[in-house]
Amino acid sequence: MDKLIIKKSPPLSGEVVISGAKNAALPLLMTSLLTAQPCRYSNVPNLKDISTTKALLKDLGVGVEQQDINTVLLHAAELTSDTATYDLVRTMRASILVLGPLLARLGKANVSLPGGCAIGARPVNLHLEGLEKMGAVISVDEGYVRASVDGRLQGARIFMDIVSVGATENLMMAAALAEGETIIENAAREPEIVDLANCLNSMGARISGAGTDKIRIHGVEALNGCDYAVLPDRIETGTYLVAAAVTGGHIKCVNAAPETLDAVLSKLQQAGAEITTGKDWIELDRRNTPLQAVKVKTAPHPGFPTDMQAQFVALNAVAKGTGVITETIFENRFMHVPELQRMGAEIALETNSAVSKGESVLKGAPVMATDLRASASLIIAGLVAEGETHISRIYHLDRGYESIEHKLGGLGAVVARVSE
Ligand SMILES: CC(=O)N[C@H]1[C@@H](OP(=O)(O)OP(=O)(O)OC[C@H]2O[C@@H](n3ccc(=O)[nH]c3=O)[C@H](O)[C@@H]2O)O[C@H](CO)[C@@H](O)[C@@H]1O
Ligand SMILES: C=C(OP(=O)(O)O)C(=O)O
Repeated sequence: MDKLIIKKSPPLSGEVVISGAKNAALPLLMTSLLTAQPCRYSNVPNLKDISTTKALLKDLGVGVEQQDINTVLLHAAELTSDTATYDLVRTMRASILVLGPLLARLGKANVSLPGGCAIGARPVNLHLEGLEKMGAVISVDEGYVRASVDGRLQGARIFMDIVSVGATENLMMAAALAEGETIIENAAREPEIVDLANCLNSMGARISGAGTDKIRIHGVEALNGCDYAVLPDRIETGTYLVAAAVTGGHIKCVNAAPETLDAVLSKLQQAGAEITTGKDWIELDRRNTPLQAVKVKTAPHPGFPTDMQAQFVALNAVAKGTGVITETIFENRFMHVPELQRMGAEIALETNSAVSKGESVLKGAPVMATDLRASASLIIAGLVAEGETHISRIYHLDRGYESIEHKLGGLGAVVARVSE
C-alpha cells in the first residue's frame, strides 16, 4: 500500500493545471448506457473511481476504448447484463447511478446497494422513490436493488424532500428516455448537474431548468451519441487554493471554472487571500496578508460545498482567531479532526461543528487518511507542519485527485509517494 511523505514546504508558487471533475465525469460516463451510439468523453480525470466506472460499464457490455489518458470512447451497442455486482459497487458509491439508465434502456436493473461509508449512512431512498413514481417496481433483496418496468418509464412530478445530487442525476437520466414530462422539484443545483444536463441535451434530450431547483425533462424515444468535455474540478481547484493560502503562497489554477467556486473564493478572501479570476483561471496571492480563521457552514450549491469542509478545517487550525466549521450534509464527516489533533491542531468538536482556537503549531506525525477530502486536509496540514508527515491509506486520495504529488511538487511542495 502506498503512503505519502510530506515535509514542511516553502510557500506554494506557480501554475497548476486543473483536471476534469470526478463528480461530473462519473454521471457523464453513465450516459453511455442510454444510447446504442458511441459516446466520446474528454477531460476525464485519470482516477481510481473512473477506472472502477469503466470496469462496471464493461461488465454491463459497454465497449470501452481509452483514446488517450483523459479521453474515453464508450459504446453500448447492446447491453449484455443488467446487474451491477457488489464487488464493483462497494468501492464506489456513484455506481448507483447505473440504476436509472439501465431501467430506462432495458426496463430492468439489479444494482448492489452501495452501503454506508466513512462520512455517513448515505441512503438511496430518494433515487428509489423517484423511479417508483415513474412506474418502476422496486424491491431490495439480498443487498440488491431489483427494479423493473413494464414498457417505458412514465414522466412524473417528483418532489425531493432532501436536496440530493445523486438522486437528481439518476432521475434526470431515467427521465430523459421516459414517456412524457418529468418535473423534479427541490432538485440539486450543483454545476455537475448542469454539466450532465448539457451532455444529455447534446445527445438529443430535452432538459430545461438544470442549475435551478426545478428541472423539467421532456422524455424522448431515443438518444444519440455525444462528444463531450467534462467540466473542470471545482473541489480539486479549491484544494490547491487552500493549500496555497495556508502556506502563504501565490498560485494560478488554469483550466479551471471560477464561476463554480463563488462560496469557496469568498471564504478564501475572508481568510486574507487576494483572488483574481479570468474566464478559465483563478489566481491566489497570500504572500503579504495574515491568515484569518473563518466561519463556514456547508450547504447544497450555491452554498459552501461539504467536499471543501475538511480543507478549511486545516486552514482554520493554523489561522489567526477562532474558527467555526459546521457540517450540515453528512453526519460523520469530521474524521480528519482527530488526525489533525495528533499533529497538534487545537480543534474541539461540538456536535456538528469543528471549533478551532487558531495559530496551532503543527508537528509532522504518522496519520491515517479516512476518506477522500480528509486526506486532502492532512496534506494541507503536512505542508506547514514542522518535520515530516506520513499519510497512510492514500487509496482514498487516488479516488479523487489526479497526480496529486506531481501537481503539488510542481508548486514547490516537498511530497513523495512511497510503497509501504
Ligand atoms: C459522486 C458525487 O457526485 N458525489 C458527491 C455527491 O454525493 P451524493 O450524490 O451521494 O450526495 P447527496 O447529494 O445525494 O447527499 C446529500 C444528503 O442527502 C442524503 N440522501 C441522499 C440520497 C438519498 O436517497 N437519501 C438521502 O437521505 C445523504 O445522506 C446526504 O445527507 O454529493 C455530495 C453532496 O454535495 C458530495 O459530497 C459528493 O462528493
Ligand atoms: C464524498 C465524495 O465523493 P463520493 O460521493 O464519490 O464518495 C467527494 O468527492 O468528496
